[in-house]
Amino acid sequence: MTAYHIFTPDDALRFADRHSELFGDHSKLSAVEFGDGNLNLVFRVSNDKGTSLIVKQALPYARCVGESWPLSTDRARIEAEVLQQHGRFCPQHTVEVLHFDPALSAILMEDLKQYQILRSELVKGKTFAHLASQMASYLAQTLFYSSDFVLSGPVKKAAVARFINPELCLITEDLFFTDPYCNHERNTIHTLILPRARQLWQDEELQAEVAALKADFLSKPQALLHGDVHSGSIFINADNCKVIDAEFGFYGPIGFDIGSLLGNLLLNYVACPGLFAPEQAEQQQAYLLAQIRELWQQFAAQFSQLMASETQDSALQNSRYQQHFLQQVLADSLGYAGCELIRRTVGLAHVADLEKITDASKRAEAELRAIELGRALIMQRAQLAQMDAVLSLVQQFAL
Ligand SMILES: Nc1ncnc2c1ncn2[C@@H]1O[C@H](COP(=O)(O)OP(=O)(O)O)[C@@H](O)[C@H]1O
Ligand SMILES: CSC[C@H]1O[C@H](OP(=O)(O)O)[C@H](O)[C@@H]1O
Repeated sequence: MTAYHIFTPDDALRFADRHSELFGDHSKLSAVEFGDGNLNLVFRVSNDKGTSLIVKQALPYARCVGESWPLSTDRARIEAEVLQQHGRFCPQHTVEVLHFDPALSAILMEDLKQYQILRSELVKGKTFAHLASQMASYLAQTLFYSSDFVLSGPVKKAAVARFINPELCLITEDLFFTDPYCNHERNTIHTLILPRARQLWQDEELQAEVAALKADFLSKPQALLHGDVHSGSIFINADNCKVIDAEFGFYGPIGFDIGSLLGNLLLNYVACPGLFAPEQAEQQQAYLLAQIRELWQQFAAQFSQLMASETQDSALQNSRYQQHFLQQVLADSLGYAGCELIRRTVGLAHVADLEKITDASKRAEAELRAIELGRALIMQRAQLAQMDAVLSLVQQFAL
């Protein structure tokens, strides 16, 4: 077994060659590191016939900060195992893991070079009609088949233990639920919205609701989450979409994954007037609203159908309980979407949807819309029992 060392492109090349038959003999291989995420190294290894694979290696620290932020390389095991598990439940929308090496914390996976990152496409004004229906399937299948509806008590508890992910969960606990609501040194806040950010630090009513969402994140192991379903973790093309980057995976509240995706679609929604001319902004916002409606409708329909037909536990087969469960998932999802809107505006990790707005005053307007919409979703999540009410609320933040 090779001891852990940080890969050079040549190391990644040898790793890919050793663990895949795909390149064949006498291949002329080349490798390049092209990762743009916050945490890891990502290499593309290619041969001279156009075949390529991806090698992703966890560094012993967070890439975006450096060695001053040490981080366990066990996150690569979590990522590989979540992707493998989700791949069993929903292979069509999960990137395929070909090999995982625990000592090197390195994953060999399929290259999604025929796809583009969803966030970059949305920022360019591209739309995909199948996004909501495919992501609804991904979420319904991965979340249902890892939940108590299917797994027996002992099997579920063993799964929860296997996916304990303390360090990465702590990042989310801090960045989502704590930092934005105090004057934390990790926050990045553009000057024009600093007065509004300061109000968040005094907003006890909001902080109480965020505390409840955080408490659920800490203590509600409903299903094996991806843990970071933002639009930079979704690859998409004209036919399909596939999810990558599951290192934040753990057993948590189902609404967290749905809310992360909703929050990212809404970040693009509030950014539209700053990114595009008025007519295009209006069209893209209409597209996003329709996708959000469809995402929830299709998720709810599929999850309900799975609960009705595949639930193993006889007590959980109760249909009133199942309806109540789904209603709570919607409220949770809206709350977590609100947290995503706020943390991407005043926290450490910002998003291109807002950062690509070149005019500083337009960017500030979009950021303020993100904060107000986020606050409204968090505060009103229990009353917003229907998607129509949610969409009416969102439309108030179009401009
Ligand atoms: N399977 C893949 N196929 C093609 N490109 C990939 C793949 N996985 C990652 N990438 C590229 O690497 C970038 C960073 O990957 P990501 O998993 O998000 O890393 P991090 O964990 O550091 O956030 C992605 O934005 C994408 O450009
Ligand atoms: C220091 S981690 C910040 C932020 O980055 C993660 O996303 P990604 O690795 O996909 O860039 C995650 O959203 C964390 O909250």
